[in-house]
Amino acid sequence: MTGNDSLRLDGAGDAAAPAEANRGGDKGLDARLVVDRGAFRLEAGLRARPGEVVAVLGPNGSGKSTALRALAGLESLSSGRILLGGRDITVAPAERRPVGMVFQDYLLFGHLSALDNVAFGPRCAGAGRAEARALAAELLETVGLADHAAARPRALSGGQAQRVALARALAVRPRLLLLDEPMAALDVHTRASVRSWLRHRLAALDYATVLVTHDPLDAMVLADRITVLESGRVVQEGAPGEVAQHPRTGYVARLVGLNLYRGSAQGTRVRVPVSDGFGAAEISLPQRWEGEVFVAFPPRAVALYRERPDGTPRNLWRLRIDGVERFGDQVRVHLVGAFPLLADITPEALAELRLAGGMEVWAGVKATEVRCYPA
Ligand SMILES: Nc1ncnc2c1ncn2[C@@H]1O[C@H](COP(=O)(O)OP(=O)(O)OP(=O)(O)O)[C@@H](O)[C@H]1O
Repeated sequence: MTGNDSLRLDGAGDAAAPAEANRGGDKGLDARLVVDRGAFRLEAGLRARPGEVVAVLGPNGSGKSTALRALAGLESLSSGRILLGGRDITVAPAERRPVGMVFQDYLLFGHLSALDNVAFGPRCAGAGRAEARALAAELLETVGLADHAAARPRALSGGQAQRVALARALAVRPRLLLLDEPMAALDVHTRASVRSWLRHRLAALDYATVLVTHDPLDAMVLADRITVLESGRVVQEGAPGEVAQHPRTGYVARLVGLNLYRGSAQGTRVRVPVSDGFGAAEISLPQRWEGEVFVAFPPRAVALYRERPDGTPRNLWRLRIDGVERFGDQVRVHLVGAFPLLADITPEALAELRLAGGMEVWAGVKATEVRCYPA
């Protein structure tokens, strides 16, 4: 995530959340994917209704591309099955699947015009030349590139080429659209405009869409639901707002910019096992809880002090500065010790406190800033 991207944590997509039982349904995607790649195993369920955009997020090597390739038929399943539109396509070859793909390495044909790139799929599927080109022209118009039909890919900007790639994916009349980092190659400005364009397009489509991304902002803006993969398994699933509010792993918490800990609550105190495995640190809560819980608070709620402050906030820990980075108009301080902690402070505060890597500081958080939910 770049420092300038801020996340919307307002429950975007909640309103559209479908009934759990209906997800996938007869027309959408309902897949259970088990893929073995050497020592790595992907074992994940993925479902998407027509018109729904599901974003798959996860750290490097978590199996996102493997999942997409399996859905596309470019990777075979060790077990599981893929139902699409009520049809079992588990063993169907890639070219027989009603699946459109926009992959990073799935480039446009350089020797064909934008129009012929888009017409290529329908031609392969048996459409006549005139019919395929008419459909391609219509789709180029849909993606706002009617004027560029004759252009070769090298004459297009990155954003335009992405839109041609999308038109080409749509030309096969897919029931499932697979987008692998569709905006990764774009600069920040093009990215913002393609993201907004894509959001409107995807909302109007009747295909199930699975989008793989590293960028939480893309996921938050584009997706109705988010599936998070870690080490080949689904660790969290839900509407973007729900995932952002209630992260269930450290990766998800960092993704949405939260400090997150798991511990055991007793009254207004949570005991969190410390990093060295011995003992526990304590976090104070604004209300009483019992049992296993997640505790979360945003980095901006953390105040840093060189000396132990008077009028102590109820949560105060002695931690060491591990690193400092620019984060939007704030500075993000990474702290380590009993547990890892992120603090966002102003550049002025950084200068005033004369903070530097390796230094020990006091980190305080008001109990009222701490959110708690069952584990
Ligand atoms: N051809 C291969 N043979 C064996 N293992 C592979 C092969 N390709 C990928 N892997 C392994 O499969 C795992 C999942 O890779 P995959 O590319 O699906 O992850 P990803 O989440 O898409 O990662 P990234 O974000 O880096 O693109 C990784 O651990 C990787 O090392």
